[in-house]
Amino acid sequence: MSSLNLVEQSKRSAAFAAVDKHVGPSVRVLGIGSGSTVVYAAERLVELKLQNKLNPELLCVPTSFQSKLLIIEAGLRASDLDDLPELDPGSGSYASIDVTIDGADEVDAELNAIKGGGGAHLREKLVANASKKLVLIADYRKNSEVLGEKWDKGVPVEVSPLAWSTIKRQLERLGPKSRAQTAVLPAAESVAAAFEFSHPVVVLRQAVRKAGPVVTDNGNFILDVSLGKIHDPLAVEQLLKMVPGVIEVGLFCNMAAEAWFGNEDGSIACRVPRSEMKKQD
Ligand SMILES: O=C[C@H](O)[C@H](O)[C@H](O)COP(=O)(O)O
Repeated sequence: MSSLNLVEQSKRSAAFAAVDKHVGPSVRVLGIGSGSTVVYAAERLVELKLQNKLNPELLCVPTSFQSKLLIIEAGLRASDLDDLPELDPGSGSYASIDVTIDGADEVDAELNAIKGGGGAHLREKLVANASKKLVLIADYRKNSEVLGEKWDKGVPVEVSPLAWSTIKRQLERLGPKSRAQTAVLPAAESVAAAFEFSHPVVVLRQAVRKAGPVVTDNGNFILDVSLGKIHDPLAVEQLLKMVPGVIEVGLFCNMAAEAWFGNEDGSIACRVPRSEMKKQD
């Protein structure tokens, strides 16, 4: 088997296992992530639909143009996020989605994730935030202890095209002495501890079969921000978000409940945040 097949097989196994565990007849509203791994989740949903194992009223919420097409091609019903009511009025939860299944570019021990390799992280985060549960699916290359250990393309940051080069310069200067960091991480030591590099390296993402930058589904640009290893993802997320013109950061902190990985040997691993595991011990 070629290594490409192995990777694809591991994505497929993770996606199938996660869908089987989380998408039963009781699921009324399902968030569908974006990317190549989610394609296998859609494949499994089609099989379950044919076997009458899905809720006949199931609504699917897309996270991108690609994800909406997947839903339509699977013969499922798509709904816009803001058209959905609260799932459980009076419960104290504002969620409108039972569960969302989504891919990831890298996942750490606490299930903090880097997302947005396909530029979809703004809508993905909105959908994840409206979900009772976020379940990640990925191949073994994404399974890390610390973010930045394996994914070396940087944290995707969606920004306003109106000021992208100013935002880029400001992001490049984030570090122990920057103004933006002082409110979030008051001590110079904190920023030094949050990520490995002394200053971020920032690149405007370029399109492949079009001249010029990638333009997101929302009409914005993407800056890929390399920080080395990210030791404090929440602090980095907050730090990046404070820069005016930053629309969303592809760091998903404390959002995922489970992550499913297809391993190289064909097995499947399901992880929960390490701190949750400790509580159960
Ligand atoms: O913007 C894209 C999304 O965040 C994807 O879920 C992420 O990049 C993982 O994609 P893939 O499943 O293709 O590795």
